[in-house]
Amino acid sequence: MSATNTTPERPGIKLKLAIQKSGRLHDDSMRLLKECGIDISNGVNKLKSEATNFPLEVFFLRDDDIPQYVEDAVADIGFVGENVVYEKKKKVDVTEQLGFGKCRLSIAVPKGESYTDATSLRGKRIATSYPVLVQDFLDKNNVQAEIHEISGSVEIAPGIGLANAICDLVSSGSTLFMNGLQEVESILKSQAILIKNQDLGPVQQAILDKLLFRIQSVKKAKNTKYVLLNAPNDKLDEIISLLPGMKSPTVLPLAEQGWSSVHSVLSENEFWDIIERLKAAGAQGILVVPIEKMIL
Ligand SMILES: Nc1ncnc2c1ncn2[C@@H]1O[C@H](COP(=O)(O)OP(=O)(O)OP(=O)(O)O)[C@@H](O)[C@H]1O
Ligand SMILES: O=P(O)(O)OC[C@H]1O[C@H](OP(=O)(O)OP(=O)(O)O)[C@H](O)[C@@H]1O
Ligand SMILES: [Mg+2]
Repeated sequence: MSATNTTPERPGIKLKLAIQKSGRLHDDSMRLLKECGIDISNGVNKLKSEATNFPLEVFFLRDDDIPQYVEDAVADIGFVGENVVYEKKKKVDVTEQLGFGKCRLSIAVPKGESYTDATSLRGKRIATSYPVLVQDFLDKNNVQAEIHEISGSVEIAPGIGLANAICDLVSSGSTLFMNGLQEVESILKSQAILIKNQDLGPVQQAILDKLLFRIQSVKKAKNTKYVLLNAPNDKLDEIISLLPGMKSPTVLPLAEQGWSSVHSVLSENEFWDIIERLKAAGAQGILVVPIEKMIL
């Protein structure tokens, strides 16, 4: 066991994390832990594993069960989709959005069928694995419809005469397309989130705080790029004014007289806009490098 495997406060105590055993969230959950510098050996069919270098124990579960396990403190925290958390309505705290597993929960009807708004569903039969969220949506819109709960392959329901409409998760839309359906209304936007038990003990909370610090550093780094460019000295002021940077950009003289190298950090959403303006202002040899971690 490595020296950093437990907390200094209470050697032996570990934070218990529930993640999906297999499916859409499994690989991204494991990747996030790895990016946080946490080593987990996940042997085939192993349902429980301990980190070798962080006080963390990981349980591999069906995603639908994770909110209940966290409410019951069988697990202290879980990585799970918002869609599951809001459907199950368990008493857990939502702590952090994790930035993967992005999808939406949408109503779809057979292609060509008319749909104006929620009232078009009046008296219809809707197949879904999310009866609670669909009922909330119908109630909010004062619409009475029949909900037919099925646990999977929901998109097939209209094609085999089981329902007039469906409500299921969509990301690329290809499953809807292949089943002759059109998306008509999105009722929830979802991504993977970190949930935690509402009565977490102080030692577990301290470990969670360390984990959250790492997750936030990884997330910030994903949304930012490190930019290096060459600038003629007479254009430096204008170029620096375009760069936000963590504090202010780093400026180093180049071997070639009259030129400088400028280093800065740009966020993903303003990136292309700023690069175009940098080029227009005379920047050359622009290099863009991914950032692995960002500690502020
Ligand atoms: N097409 C998608 N794109 C992105 N994220 C998705 C997509 N479909 C589902 N998700 C997210 O991933 C979660 C797990 O989806 P998956 O299809 O693996 O669940 P499942 O079949 O219920 O798995 P389990 O066997 O664990 O019960 C969903 O609850 C949702 O948050
Ligand atoms: O819009 P798309 O990109 O086509 O994704 C949507 C599909 O993804 C999910 O199922 P998944 O493929 O995870 O399989 P599952 O039904 O076995 O859970 C979801 O239930 C949809 O069927
Ligand atoms: Mg499931």
